[in-house]
Amino acid sequence: MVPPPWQDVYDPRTNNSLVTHNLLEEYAVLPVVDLGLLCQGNEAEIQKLVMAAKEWGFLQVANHGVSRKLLNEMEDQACRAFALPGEAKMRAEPAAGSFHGYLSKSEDNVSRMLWSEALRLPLNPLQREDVITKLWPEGNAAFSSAVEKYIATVEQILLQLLKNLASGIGLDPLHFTQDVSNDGHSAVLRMNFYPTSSKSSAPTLGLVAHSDPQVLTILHQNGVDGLQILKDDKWVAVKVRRGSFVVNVGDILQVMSNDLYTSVVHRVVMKRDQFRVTILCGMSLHPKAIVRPAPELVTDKRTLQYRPFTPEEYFISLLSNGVYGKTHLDRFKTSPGL
Ligand SMILES: O=C(O)CCC(=O)C(=O)O
Ligand SMILES: [Fe+2]
Repeated sequence: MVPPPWQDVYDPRTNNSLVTHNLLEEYAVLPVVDLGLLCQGNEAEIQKLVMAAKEWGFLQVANHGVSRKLLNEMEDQACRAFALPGEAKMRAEPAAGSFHGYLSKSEDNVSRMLWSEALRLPLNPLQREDVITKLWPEGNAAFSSAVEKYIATVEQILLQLLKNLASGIGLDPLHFTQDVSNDGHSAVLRMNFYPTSSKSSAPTLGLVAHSDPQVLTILHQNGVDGLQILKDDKWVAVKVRRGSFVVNVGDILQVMSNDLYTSVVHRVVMKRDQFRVTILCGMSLHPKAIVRPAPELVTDKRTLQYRPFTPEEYFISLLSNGVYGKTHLDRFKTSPGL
């Protein structure tokens, strides 16, 4: 893997108020789910998945069958994209109202995305090629084909998990996947790059606390930890087994499960002595689908938590209100503010 050559150009900006939390927290090991066992319909493994999505909102997926070669190739391609000259990356900045493109850590994002930059590529292949040709006007066949192969592979894992997350709580196995669409606003392959700095080895925030707006997301990291989750009101750093994926419940799955599954707030904290690359694939619903809690999950004990809305409405709210913590879900509650 080629580390980008420009790692020292950023200021630590440690005076930002978001960085005043104690960034060094205790470690937790996320529940591990074996994908091979899930595919065989192993009931104990399905229940382990359900427990993880309810109690943690996060889990590790092992025995997933994705080759080390493909993961290395993706890390390498991400590094090459982030190593492009600033002008090339700026050409790919998102158009107004769009989720997709290159996010620099300059401009307004400094206070939000802090020590990182990101590339959000649409899952829709045609839209994705538009972003790629902004980065490389002549195209980049190696990048495009690695990304395409990776998306096709991890989408299958997400679909498998979503089927089990539905059947494991007595829903039709297709309940969470029937409206999945690559045209969703937040249907994304997101590459994150957290550079090193020789200035100081003090920890700093790489990505501000947020929940993911998708249905379910799957994350590969280059063997460098940094992800923290807010568990029982306390930040815990997650240790990830090399080669396992991290999967987390997104806001839309929380709504569809009427709060049975939780979309947990997370952030990235970097020690800045090792650069970190992560690749996230987020599965999303068609912009015009109706998102509502599954009727089977609305009971006397667990009353209806959300009004129906479209992913488009949700996305517009997200764009106009920003991605801080999880406050945007409250806007769709049946009793806002409760
Ligand atoms: O890089 C990570 O560990 C997490 C990235 C993340 O949370 C995101 O891209 O939404
Ligand atoms: Fe996230």
